[in-house]
Amino acid sequence: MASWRATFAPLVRSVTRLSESFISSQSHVSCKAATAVARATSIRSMATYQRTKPHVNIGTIGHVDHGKTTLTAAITKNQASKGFANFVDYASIDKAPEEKARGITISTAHIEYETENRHYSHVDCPGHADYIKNMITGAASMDGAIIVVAASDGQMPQTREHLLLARQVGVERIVVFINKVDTIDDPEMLELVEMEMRELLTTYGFDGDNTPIIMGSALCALQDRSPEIGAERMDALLAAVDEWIPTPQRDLEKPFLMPIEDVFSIAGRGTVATGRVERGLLKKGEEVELVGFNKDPIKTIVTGIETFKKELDSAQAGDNCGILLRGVKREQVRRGMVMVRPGTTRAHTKFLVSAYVLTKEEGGRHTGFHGNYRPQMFLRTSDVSCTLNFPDGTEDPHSKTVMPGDNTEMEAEILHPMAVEQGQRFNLREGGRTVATGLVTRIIE
Ligand SMILES: Nc1nc2c(ncn2[C@@H]2O[C@H](COP(=O)(O)OP(=O)(O)OP(=O)(O)O)[C@@H](O)[C@H]2O)c(=O)[nH]1
Ligand SMILES: [Mg+2]
Repeated sequence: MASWRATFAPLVRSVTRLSESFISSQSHVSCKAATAVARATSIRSMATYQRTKPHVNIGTIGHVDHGKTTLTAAITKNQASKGFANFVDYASIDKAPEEKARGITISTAHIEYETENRHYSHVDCPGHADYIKNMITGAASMDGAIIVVAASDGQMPQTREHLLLARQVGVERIVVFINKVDTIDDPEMLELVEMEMRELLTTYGFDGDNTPIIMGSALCALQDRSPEIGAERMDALLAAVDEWIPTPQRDLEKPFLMPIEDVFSIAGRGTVATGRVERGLLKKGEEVELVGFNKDPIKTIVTGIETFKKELDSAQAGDNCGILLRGVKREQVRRGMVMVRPGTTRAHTKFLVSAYVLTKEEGGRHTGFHGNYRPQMFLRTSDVSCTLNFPDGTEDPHSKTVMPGDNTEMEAEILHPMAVEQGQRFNLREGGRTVATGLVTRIIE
């Protein structure tokens, strides 16, 4: 185990959200001791993150109440017993008052743990249909995912929607955890859930035949009961994740780009933007631009980089980190912007897209749509209003209808200029449902 853990144990006690690491100096950390240490800690005196193991970003997705947060807590408990994590209990993952009151996850939480082989950053996503927006942002930063499905329910609407969205934002490999097996007596029921999950995976372009499916009970693992369906299944799950989800090849050679997920301000120190580095390398002291929402980018300088309360000299593709910026106000920075090496990426408003329109069975629209269609477009961490029209040269554009299940070429115009690139994927949503997924094929303006 790297030495930072020993020196830094009091402060990293509850690891969790990246944002907190920067905010900790403002007393947001619940643990009193940690707060005291944090107050006295400046970025410069922090422990340094040691890149001793390959880093992989994963997370839990799946239908509401199927046990994602319980599983996340159980994994940290299991790994903590081996010295590979700090235990993060359920209440410190779903800790916002509304989350506690409703017993559901609303915002994503970032948690850190290790296995023998790798260092993981884990995003626990909300399952509730109203918070899909947060799920998409969370999934966009994953290299692979664990989909949790309760044996008692089998697959449900957000099991399907999350799988589809995960595939769309670039997740290629999934491990399935069939949870709550403590509530099922009939082994045939479990077989059925497994069989249906394999079919669903195949439908959405995953390798349904070979995807590892682990059955167990997150609650038993968390409560130290029935190790044959509890702790032992956590080991099996992480072994499957280690093996099935490959360590991604990172784009270190390309110019730096990080989509901004969240923004905080720290009195006396400045503004921090958090996210996962999509490509390239960034060193402290370098100049960056914030692109999006404005015609001209905001120029600033990086004065600090941090990951899970440990200081970094540089951030590289794949890292989940917070970046301290000089001289910009919190209000100037927004989720959905991208932070880039100056001059490498520009904001655009108009582009051609190729999109697949979801069917009613996939949770999409029941009816078709015409030109001048106005859904919300989700691009990386941003969501902007957009207008879709048929490109010039379309026959009879006024009466043309796009039906659920169709593939279509359209011209998209977004309300604010955003960093858009050819080949980029996006989702379209409307009235709380995902209606289409697609690809940017050409930039127009
Ligand atoms: N019997 C049983 N109950 C479980 C198990 N795992 C989780 N639960 C219970 O299922 C309920 C929902 O668990 P959560 O972990 O909050 O579910 P979630 O998927 O994170 O829910 P959202 O984040 O709101 O989508 C809680 O009451 C858990 O205690 C299990 O293995 N067995
Ligand atoms: Mg949850």
